[in-house]
Amino acid sequence: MTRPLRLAPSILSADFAAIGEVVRGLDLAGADWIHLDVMDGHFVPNISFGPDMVRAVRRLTPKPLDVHLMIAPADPYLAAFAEAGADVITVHAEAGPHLHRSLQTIRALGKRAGVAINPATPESAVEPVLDLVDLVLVMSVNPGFGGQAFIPAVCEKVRRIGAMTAGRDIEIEIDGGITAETAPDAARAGANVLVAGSAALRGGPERYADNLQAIRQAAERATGTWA
Ligand SMILES: O=C(CO)[C@@H](O)[C@H](O)COP(=O)(O)O
Ligand SMILES: [Fe+2]
Repeated sequence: MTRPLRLAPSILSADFAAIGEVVRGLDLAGADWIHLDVMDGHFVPNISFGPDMVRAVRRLTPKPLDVHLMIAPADPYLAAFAEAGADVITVHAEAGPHLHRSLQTIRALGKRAGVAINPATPESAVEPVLDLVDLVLVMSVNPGFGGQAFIPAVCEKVRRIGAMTAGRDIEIEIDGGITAETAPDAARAGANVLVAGSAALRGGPERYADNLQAIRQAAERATGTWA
């Protein structure tokens, strides 16, 4: 199944004092989704924000909010993120022993469910839950920080997940180190949702449209879908 290319800029590297300008700017610049990185200082060595930020961003844009939970445990907070306005809620396969239950809960809350895996986690970790997910997120950096270098070896894993999910309605998202230089390999491997943090926000709001266009164009050229 060919799914549309979607750009999901992450607000992680934004100036949170100017979050309105950032989110409205990304929306106008052609973001398909807005990616929100939730970090707890426990599952990952950094703390970002929680449901209140999702609620604030919800008021700023009608675009789908793609909430990437890097928290353990995740289950006690799923309802709060759903109520705050998330559209897609993604939990890490490594974040707890009850992945199946977490995904069931997200679906029961009426949201699209995603499962994420770290660079060192094999694709076999998501295979048992494919019936319960709308999205598989493949980390192309070790989670916790923006601005890290893309790990090219994950492209082979993206390819294998593409084969594993063939014929299913499942988005494949790649997250970490995506730029106009790395997007072609990611898109060729089969990722259709590209998260970009620093490469999207670089230079401030007046650069957002050019930044997103450069990534989109590079990915579409690589997959032969550039009009
Ligand atoms: O989930 C994460 C990091 O853990 C990402 O979403 C980053 O926020 C993407 O930032 P860049 O690597 O594109 O700067
Ligand atoms: Fe992320």
